[in-house]
Formats: sequence, structure tokens, C-alpha cells
Amino acid sequence: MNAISVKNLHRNFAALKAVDGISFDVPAGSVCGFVGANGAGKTTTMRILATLDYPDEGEVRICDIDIMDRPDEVRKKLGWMPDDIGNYSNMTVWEYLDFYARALGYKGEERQERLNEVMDFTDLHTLVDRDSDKLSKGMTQRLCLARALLQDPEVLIMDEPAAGLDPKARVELKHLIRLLADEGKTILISSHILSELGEMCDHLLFINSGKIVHHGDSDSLKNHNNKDAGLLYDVQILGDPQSLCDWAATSPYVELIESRKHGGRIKVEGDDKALAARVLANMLRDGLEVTEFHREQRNLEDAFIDMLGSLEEANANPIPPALPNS
Ligand SMILES: Nc1ncnc2c1ncn2[C@@H]1O[C@H](COP(=O)(O)OP(=O)(O)OP(=O)(O)O)[C@@H](O)[C@H]1O
Repeated sequence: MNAISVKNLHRNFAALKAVDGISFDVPAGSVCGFVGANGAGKTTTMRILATLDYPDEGEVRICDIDIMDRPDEVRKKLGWMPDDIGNYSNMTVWEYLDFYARALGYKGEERQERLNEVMDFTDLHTLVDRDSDKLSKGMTQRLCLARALLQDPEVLIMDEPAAGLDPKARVELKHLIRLLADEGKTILISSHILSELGEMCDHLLFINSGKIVHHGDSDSLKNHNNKDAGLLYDVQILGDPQSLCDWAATSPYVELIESRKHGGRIKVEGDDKALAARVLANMLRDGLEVTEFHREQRNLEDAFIDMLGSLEEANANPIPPALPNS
């Protein structure tokens, strides 16, 4: 069964098509990463799914309930973690969560139990008396997650939960997300940190200019257009790394992807290892003192950037419409 089902969703802001006819399903119990550049349409989509905005067209079902027909029922199934918590001043962590628990209808002992459960899970007990609007980013995200979990939702929608977190807090968040997935919750999570999403998610949904451009597991993205993507090599040289940049700029079949302290990362066109061998020979011939030259795997960032590049190219050179039969 699909916990989230989206069909032909549109959302326009005046002439801007922020969400342009997207369709996708997220199976119950899976973790789906939602990826796209700034302004691609992630937050707009997630806000509609969370019943905070209306689509112009299309259908969304959460746990098989239509969000337009029965939004109140959908809200009982959903936990929403926005990218900005919208905190209140003069409220401790305890008061903040207690306020939301009361709003959700928890009473008496049941409310205390539920508050303790979510605070155990998010490790907030030591912060109960702290002002909720004066927490660090990592603590704030834990509070936001605790709030989203209060009603034990089946579906969790998280907009950029890892943004601004230090590496330790990101690892902790990743661990909590995996625990929630193991409990059988369905999670849709947006992030710019692709390497982390790849590890955490069962599948990834890529959106660009309001359209879904890829949906699959992280390997399917890495292999997408792989043949045309070229082979990547980490090159280390003695001396100034700029000499590798200058060499790459004048060499056919070679593109410098990233300059590094002792050299850089280059892409050699196609998937012909013999060509890569010639490239290495040319480097030595041209006087570069190469100390390392080894093949690197494409990561999700490379795959995503390649995909965006090929989309831009396709938009710049659209296939002309077929001529009518004479
Ligand atoms: N309320 C609004 N009024 C007008 N335009 C909007 C509104 N909300 C979003 N947009 C526009 O819609 C487009 C999609 O925005 P959205 O916030 O969904 O992108 P995003 O993928 O979440 O980006 P980011 O990663 O930067 O958060 C952007 O061009 C944005 O400026």
C-alpha cells in the first residue's frame, strides 16, 4: 500500500509554475528523500501534502485519504516538521510540548506519558526547563521532531531537518529517522545533503523546476546517464595544483571537476579506460609530476549535477516538432 500518493499536482504563484504536474507514490513504511535545487518546488509540495496549502490541480492521498476532502483526518495521520519551527518566546521546552499535546486532545496522565515518551525518544529530558526559543539548532530540531511525533503519526514529512546541524547532530538525526522507519513510519524528507540521503533513504525523488526528473534508489541515480557521464579520477601532483587546472583547460576529453589541495578531480569523457590511460600518459608528457591517479566512484552529487546539466542542455536544444505529412 502507498502511504503517500500524488497525482498530477500543480501549484502556481501567478505565472510561476512552482509545482508543475508531479506524480509519485511513497510505499508505506519506506523513507523517501526529496531532492532538488533551491526553488525547485520541494517546500511547496510538502506544504500541500501537510494540508497547509491548496493545490491548483491534482490529487493527493495520505494513507488513502484525500487531503482536500478530509483534511482533518489526514492531519491525524501526519507529523509535519517545517524548516522553520516558528517558536514562541517565554515558553520552556516542557510548556511548548505540553501546549501542543493539549491542542491534540491529550488529557491527564495520558498526556504526561506521551510527553515523556517523545522526550525519551528525542533525548529532551535534560532541556525541559530551558527556554524553547533559546535552544541551539540541533536542540531546536529535536524539539521540532518531538512536536511532530506527539500524536504518533503514520506519515512524517520533514522539510530540511538536517540544515544547519553540526556533523554529530546530523548523525543523531539520521539515527532517529532510521529508528522511526524501523517502527514502520513512512517518511518523506527533503535535504540538500545528498550523501546522507543516499544512506538513509530507500528511494530518492528528484524535482527540478516543479517537475519530477528521477525517482528510484540511489544506485539507479548513480547509474542514470552513467555511460555519458565519463570516468572520474583523483589526481595528485607535486607542486602547484593550478598546473593541473591549466592542463585540464587545454586538454581534449578532460574536464576538471574539482580543484584539491594536491591536485584535483578530473572527468575523462566516455567509459573507455584506454582513453584514461592516454590522458595519464599526456599528463606525464606535458610535465605534470603525477603522484596518484586513481578511479573514483560517482557519488550522488555528481549524478545529480550531471542530470541537471543534461536537462539544461535538453531545454536549450529542444527536439523540433515533426513536420506535418505533406
Ligand atoms: N507564497 C509564495 N508566493 C510566491 N512564490 C512562491 C511562494 N512560495 C514559493 N514560491 C516560489 O515557488 C518556487 C518553489 O519554491 P519552494 O520553496 O517550493 O522551493 P524549494 O525547493 O523548497 O527551495 P529551497 O530548497 O530553497 O527551500 C520558488 O521560485 C519560490 O520563490
